[in-house]
Amino acid sequence: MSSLEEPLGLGVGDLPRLSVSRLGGFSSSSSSSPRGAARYTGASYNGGSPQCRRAAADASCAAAELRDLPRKVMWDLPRFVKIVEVGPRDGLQNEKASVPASVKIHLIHKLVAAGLSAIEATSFVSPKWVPQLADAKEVLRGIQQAPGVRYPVLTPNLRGFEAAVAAGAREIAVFASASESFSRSNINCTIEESLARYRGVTAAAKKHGLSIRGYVSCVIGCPVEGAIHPSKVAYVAKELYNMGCSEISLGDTIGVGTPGSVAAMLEAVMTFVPKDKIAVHFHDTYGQALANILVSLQMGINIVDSSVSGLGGCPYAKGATGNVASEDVVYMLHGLGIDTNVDLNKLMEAGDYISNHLGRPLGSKTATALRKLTN
Ligand SMILES: CC(C)(COP(=O)([O-])OP(=O)([O-])OC[C@H]1O[C@@H](n2cnc3c(N)ncnc32)[C@H](O)[C@@H]1OP(=O)([O-])[O-])[C@@H](O)C(=O)NCCC(=O)NCCSC(=O)C[C@@](C)(O)CC(=O)[O-]
Repeated sequence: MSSLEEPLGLGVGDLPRLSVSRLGGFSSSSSSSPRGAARYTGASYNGGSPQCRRAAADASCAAAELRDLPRKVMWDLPRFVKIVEVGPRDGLQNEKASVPASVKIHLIHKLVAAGLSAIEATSFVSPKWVPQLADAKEVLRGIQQAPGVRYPVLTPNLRGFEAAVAAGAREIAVFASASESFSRSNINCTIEESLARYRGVTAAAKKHGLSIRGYVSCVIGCPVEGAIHPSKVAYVAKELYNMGCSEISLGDTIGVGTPGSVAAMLEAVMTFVPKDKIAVHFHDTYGQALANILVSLQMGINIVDSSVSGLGGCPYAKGATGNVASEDVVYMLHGLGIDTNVDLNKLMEAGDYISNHLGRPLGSKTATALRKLTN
C-alpha cells in the first residue's frame, strides 16, 4: 500500500479520478445544472447508449458511462496522450548552478522508470551559449537507452548534429522561431537562415535514419516583438514539416498564451501540419498552461511537452518561467480519464530527486499537495 493511500483511503492513482465522481453527481441533477451541463446532456451526452440505458441497474455499465463522461463533456478528448518530458534539457538549461552529468543521467533513468517514453535528454549546442549543457556527450553516452524510449537531443547546426550522432543519438530536434528577434537572440541568425541550416541538418539526419523533431518557439508572443501572428507560426511549422520533421512542437516560450490565442494559433498551423504530428509546449508564466493544454486536446492534439517539477525557462527569453509541470499534466489527464502510461507516484519521486538536488521546493502543485498529505 502506498503511503499516499492513508489520508483519504485512496490509492494515488485514484486521486485524480475524484473529479470523475464529482462530475457524476453533477450529471444526475440536470435541472439544477449550469448552462454547460444542459449543453452536454442535450447535444453530445444523450444519457448513455441504448444498451446502457436498458441495463440501468448494471453497476459496471454505469461505471463505464461515468469513466467516459469527461470525454463527452469536453468533446472528443483523446483516449491517450503522449507526454514528451523536456525537464533534463529545457528544464536544466537555465539553471544557475551547473548540475553534474551523473545527476542528469539518474534523473533520466527515473523518468523512464515512471513510464515516460519520450525524454529530451540534452542539447548539442555551443557551450558558450548554454554552458549548463556542455556535458551533452557525457549525458547521452551515460544513459542506458531503454527499448521503446525516445531520447531526442537539440542540434542547432551540422556540427551539433555530428556530435550528437557520435554520442549515440537516434533522434534529433531542430529549433526555429516564429519571431525574428528571438531567432537572432537564441541562435544568432534570421528565421530564413535557420531554416536553410536545418534543411542541411534534416537531410543528414534522414541519411542516418534518425527521427527528427521540429520546434517552433514564440508561437504566441516574443519578449521583444510582442504578439506573434498565427500565420508566422504556421509558415515556420510548415517549413519544418516539409523538411521531414515527424513531430512539430509549438512552444509558447514566454508563457503568455491563453486558450483563445492558442486556439487561433493551432487552427493556423493545422492548415499545413496534420494534428497528430503537432505537440504543444507551454511555459506557465501566467498560469495558463493547463487551460491551454485542455483547449489543445479539444482541438485534437495528443502530444504534450512538460517538465518534471516545472523546471525550466529559456536563457534567451527574459522573464519566462518553467514549463508546465509534468505531474500537474498527468494529474489532469488521468482525472479526465485519459491514459498516459505514466505512474504519477514514480514521476513525483523523480521530481523529489531533482528538486532536492537543486535545493528548491517542488515546482508542481500536484506533487506539493500530495506530499502534504503524507509528510
Ligand atoms: C546556434 C549557435 C551555435 C550559433 O552560434 P554563433 O556564435 O552564431 O556561431 P559560431 O559558429 O560562431 O559558433 C560560436 C562558437 O560555438 C561553437 N559552436 C558552434 N556550434 C556548436 C555546436 N553545435 N556545439 C558546440 N560548439 C559549437 C563554435 O565553434 C564557436 O566556438 P569558438 O570558435 O568561438 O571557440 C548558438 O547560437 C547556439 O548554440 N545557440 C543555442 C541556444 C540554445 O540552446 N537556446 C535554448 C534552446 S531553444 C529553446 O529553449 C526554445 C524551446 C526549443 O525550448 C521551445 C520553447 O520553449 O518555446
